[in-house]
Amino acid sequence: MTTSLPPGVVCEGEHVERHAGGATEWLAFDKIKLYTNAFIVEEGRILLGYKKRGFGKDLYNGFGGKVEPEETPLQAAIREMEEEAGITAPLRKCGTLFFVCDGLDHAFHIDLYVANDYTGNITETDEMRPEWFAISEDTPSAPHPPIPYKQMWADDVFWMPMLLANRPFVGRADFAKDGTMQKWWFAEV
Ligand SMILES: COc1nc(N)nc2c1ncn2[C@H]1C[C@H](O)[C@@H](COP(=O)(O)OP(=O)(O)OP(=O)(O)O)O1
Repeated sequence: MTTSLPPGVVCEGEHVERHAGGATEWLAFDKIKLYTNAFIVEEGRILLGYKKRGFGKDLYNGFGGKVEPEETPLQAAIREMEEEAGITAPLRKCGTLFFVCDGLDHAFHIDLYVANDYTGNITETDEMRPEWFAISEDTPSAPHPPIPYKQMWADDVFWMPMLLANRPFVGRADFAKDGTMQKWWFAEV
């Protein structure tokens, strides 16, 4: 089903809504900051990082952060992967997400990236502890545990299957001050 895009969501192609729910109104936002989030997917497994400090502490996520003024989002994604996991990866864009968190002074526009290989040694940093997870319980990639959705942002379970299926996606989620997701919308492009 093609529906109108939520405020803040940018999508140039046709889109097909996959998941939507929650409160009736989207939260208002003034300022938008650009971020990246990147994943390595290979041989039935995905590399996530356990965030040790800052925003999203104690959750697993991809590797990423703010896009600096002199950078393109792709340059920022490659830099953050090197800084947070110690590896260099041929990242390609796979999705775009928009988040509004009640009480924060900015909304997040996040470009998502994925790569199927990398060079370097995966290294724990002050910010992130990288860990491999099995993509599906049917995938013979023991000894990795399954993707820990209960220890991830609540939006991830909606778009991660599209990332893993190589299907481009867009979406938006709004979060209350206590961190609960209160409204969401995700589509395949
Ligand atoms: C609110 O919902 C979110 N869901 C998901 N899955 N990911 C999110 C959400 N909000 C933010 N993110 C991502 C975007 C970035 O990849 C990180 C946050 O980046 P961080 O605050 O660590 O940015 P840095 O530039 O590294 O910051 P410092 O240099 O200040 O450490 O989370």
